[in-house]
Amino acid sequence: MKKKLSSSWRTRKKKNKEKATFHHCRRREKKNRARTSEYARWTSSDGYWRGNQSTQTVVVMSRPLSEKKKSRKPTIILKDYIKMVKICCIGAGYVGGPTMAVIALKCPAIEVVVVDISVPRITAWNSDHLPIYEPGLDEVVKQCRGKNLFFSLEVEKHVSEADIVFVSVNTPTKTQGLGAGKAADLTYWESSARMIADVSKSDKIVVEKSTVPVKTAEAIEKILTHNSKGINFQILSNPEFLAEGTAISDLLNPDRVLIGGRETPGGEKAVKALKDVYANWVPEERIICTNLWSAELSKLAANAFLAQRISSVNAMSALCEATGADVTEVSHAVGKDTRIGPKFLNASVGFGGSCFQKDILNLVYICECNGLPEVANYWKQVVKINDYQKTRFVNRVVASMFNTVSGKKVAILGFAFKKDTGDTRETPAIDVCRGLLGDNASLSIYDPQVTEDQIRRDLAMKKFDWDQRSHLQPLSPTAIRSLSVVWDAYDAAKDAHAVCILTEWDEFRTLDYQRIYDNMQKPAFLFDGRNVVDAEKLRGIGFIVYSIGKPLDLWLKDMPAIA
Ligand SMILES: NC(=O)c1ccc[n+]([C@@H]2O[C@H](COP(=O)([O-])OP(=O)(O)OC[C@H]3O[C@@H](n4cnc5c(N)ncnc54)[C@H](O)[C@@H]3O)[C@@H](O)[C@H]2O)c1
Repeated sequence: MKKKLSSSWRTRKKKNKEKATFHHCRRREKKNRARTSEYARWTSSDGYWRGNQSTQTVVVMSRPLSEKKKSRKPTIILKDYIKMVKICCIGAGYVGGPTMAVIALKCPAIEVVVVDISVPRITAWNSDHLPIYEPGLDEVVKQCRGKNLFFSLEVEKHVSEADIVFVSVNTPTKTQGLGAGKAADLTYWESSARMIADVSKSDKIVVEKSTVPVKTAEAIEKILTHNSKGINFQILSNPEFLAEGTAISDLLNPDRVLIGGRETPGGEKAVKALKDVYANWVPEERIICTNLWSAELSKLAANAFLAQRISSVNAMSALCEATGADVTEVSHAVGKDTRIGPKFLNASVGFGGSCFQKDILNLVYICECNGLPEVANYWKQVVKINDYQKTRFVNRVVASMFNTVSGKKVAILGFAFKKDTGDTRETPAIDVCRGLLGDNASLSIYDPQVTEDQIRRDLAMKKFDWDQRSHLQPLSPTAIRSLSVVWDAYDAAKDAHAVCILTEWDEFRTLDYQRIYDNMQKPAFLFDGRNVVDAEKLRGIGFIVYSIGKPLDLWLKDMPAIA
């Protein structure tokens, strides 16, 4: 009995001990977890929270540590526990500035520094007058600048400190040498890669943000690894699909984010790290991960498809004018087919912008280099139709006005390549204005976002020079005397023989066209290169109106323009 009691007592004692040990362990484990996460929050020499356990990729800038808390630091090696992220973007342009501003906005835990060699650009990014106009950009920059978003000229310093380096420098079309007029000029990209290799002291993920020819990552990898001092570089392709004019909403709510990487453990880890950044605001199903070459080629393909759609509808617009069909009705009918869809089917004077032509020419060159001349010719035609459309527009203007515009004032409304941007790179307005100046017209130009200096530079520049550094571009030329730039559409149209609408700015839809008509020479012509005006209403006022791809005015029918 004694023995029995004693054994049950011992069993209970053992069980209690086990229970106590269990609870003790649970308490200790809990305490450790608390200490660990606290440590995660307080760590680092400057006393800022730099960790986020869940993603292991985030840097948080929050409250400084109190001295008391600092002294309670547990002795855990945090290096393996939390991966700190600092992003640096080389190139503070139309892509680098807005994309990094949105990353900073959506990831307050990440420090983002945008660097550039251009003093005026960085100065402007740090001022109240940002270097680019983009709806919503001011607000985003104001919210983050000085907190976790910085603009700096100290390129090397910030690159060397970064974990992820985005490269968003310009990749213009080559102007001379092998592939001139077609191939992408990777001078700026190569020099960035060499600099990254030179200044790096720690492992980095290098992200291609610029649009580059397929297989560029391989070349960049060679530059980086040849120069490395045991440093591990992972190259990712993460092309940007934003459209100027809607960049902020595109970035906040992208159709997709594309990340290409090497199919190696290191490459997959790098892809995951970048995916984690975007996952802060982009739904996972919209983040597409591919191999490097697919990502690089997808960007060129996407731009080629978009431009091809514009050239298709523009080609159709010429046929509409010849047959009496209305391109808007045709586009509507065609776009109702769900396999085709309604977007990007507006006829116009032509596409512009820094990307479409450049990227298609680049694609053409790649096809030629890969022995695919038929494929190259197919895509080349997209650019040819675009050139044809601009020439056709100029010819229509000149032919309608008794086959000469010599000495006649022509008002140009809109110079930017599309509305809601001040960007004039490859804008169709350049070719149209040059064509009219070539026929000795006197131009009066108004655009709400483009400066006189920019317009004069653009009209004096050689083809493809616009994407080169400013010292290679002509200084603000005064040579074009028959040109004035004004700050008002009414001023531009005063005493003019004709008005040409070349950008679809919303304000051009609601101008007082009666007032414009009253102050113009007669007959008063209006050539709508963007189909923004109500042609019937204007005809009622007395204008002779030409709208792209629409049934022609009787006047215009009698004056056929041959492109
Ligand atoms: N603009 C667009 O809508 C758009 C959209 C998608 C992709 N892209 C692609 O993104 C890339 C950048 O385009 P962008 O429009 O922003 O060009 P951008 O000319 O506006 O900006 C490029 C910037 O890079 C800077 N730069 C050049 N070399 C440098 C160097 N070594 N160090 C630091 N800074 C340097 C230039 O000074 C310039 O400010 C291009 O490849 C373009 O094709 C552009």
